[in-house]
Amino acid sequence: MTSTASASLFSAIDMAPRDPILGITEAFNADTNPAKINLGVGVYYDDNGKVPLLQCVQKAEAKLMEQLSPRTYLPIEGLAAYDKAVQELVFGADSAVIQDKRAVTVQAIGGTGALKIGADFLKRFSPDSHVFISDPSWENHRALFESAGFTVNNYTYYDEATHGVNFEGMLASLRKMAPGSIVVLHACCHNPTGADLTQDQWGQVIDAVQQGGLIPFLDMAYQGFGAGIAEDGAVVRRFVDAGGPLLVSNSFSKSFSLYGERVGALSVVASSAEEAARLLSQLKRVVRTNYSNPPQHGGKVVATVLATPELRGLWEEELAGMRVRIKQMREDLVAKLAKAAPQRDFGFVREQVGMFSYSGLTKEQVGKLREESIYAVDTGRICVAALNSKNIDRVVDAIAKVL
Ligand SMILES: Cc1ncc(COP(=O)(O)O)c(C=O)c1O
Repeated sequence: MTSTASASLFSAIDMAPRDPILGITEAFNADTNPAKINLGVGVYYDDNGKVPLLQCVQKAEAKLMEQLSPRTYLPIEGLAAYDKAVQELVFGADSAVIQDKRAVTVQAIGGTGALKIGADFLKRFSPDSHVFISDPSWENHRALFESAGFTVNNYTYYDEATHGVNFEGMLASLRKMAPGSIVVLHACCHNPTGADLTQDQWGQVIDAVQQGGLIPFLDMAYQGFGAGIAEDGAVVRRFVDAGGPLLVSNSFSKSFSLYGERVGALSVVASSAEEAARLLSQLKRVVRTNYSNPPQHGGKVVATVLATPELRGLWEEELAGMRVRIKQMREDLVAKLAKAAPQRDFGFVREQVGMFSYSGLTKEQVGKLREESIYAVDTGRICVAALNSKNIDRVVDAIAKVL
């Protein structure tokens, strides 16, 4: 190609639309106000406004340093210890799908990478399926599945009037889907609404998925931030018990506070060990043609913590600490808003689960918050896990002011 031809190729390329979440961080970083607060991005900060480095992670890293250099090159088979530890966490160590070798797990580059590997895999073997995501959903769900070549639709989920799930609407949506449709479900801590299904509602969703011949894809990015590690993972086990194909993406970004290491996994449940072996070979192919292997350090840290009883116990404590502190921030936010903005009932924020609150603030109000150097998502999503004892009053005052 001549240089003129390549120049015209590139000169025809438009600016990509701004990522709604990452764009907030860019604007936040550019803000020179020292009192700026970022409630836009989904990151847990401690009471000093810092992303915590968990003790279990520090101890696992120290242990790894005693062994091999983390940069030691291992062959492309990846980290078998990681895949096994994650599988036991996701399905439960005593799960029949592990004993029968019907579940396969591949390390992925964060939860996002797990979704992408799953999407590319499904596109190869179920190319005509439509994908359904909740209305609303994590912004990247649509983009990820569309970039894998799927048509992406919404299913009814959130009811603004009750700040809860429009469950009848959701069931009606599920029942209308064509067999073979792929339905992406948030296993816990729904992002962005913080509205989860009850155990009874999950049972009805599982029935609808089974009866409709749908392909469930559980996205579990916040295991441990809802009711607890086992409690949040219970839904995966219920889907397994119901039988049928199942994909599960999970992420350790939040639960290990390892945002930068990009540690996640994709697990797929097959109907037999022989089928599982075929699926694994295809999953590895998708990984191989994208980036060959995932990076190893984060995976080793997570595998070390999960497989070392002392560190595992420490992780569970530290994760519980984060979960409890977020609950406390919800309580404080509701109590403070009740005083500062009594005209509006924010009691629902207490009932929401996970890191986010769908606050009900309008785009205009979010825009006004930004004039106070407080950054939230245009849809009104705020990250409760970014509040702390030092910034909460400023946030409450600013919300009261914009209402
Ligand atoms: C619902 C949901 N899925 C997946 C992810 C991706 O996780 P990761 O940051 O590990 O790629 C996120 C992260 O924000 C999320 O909220």
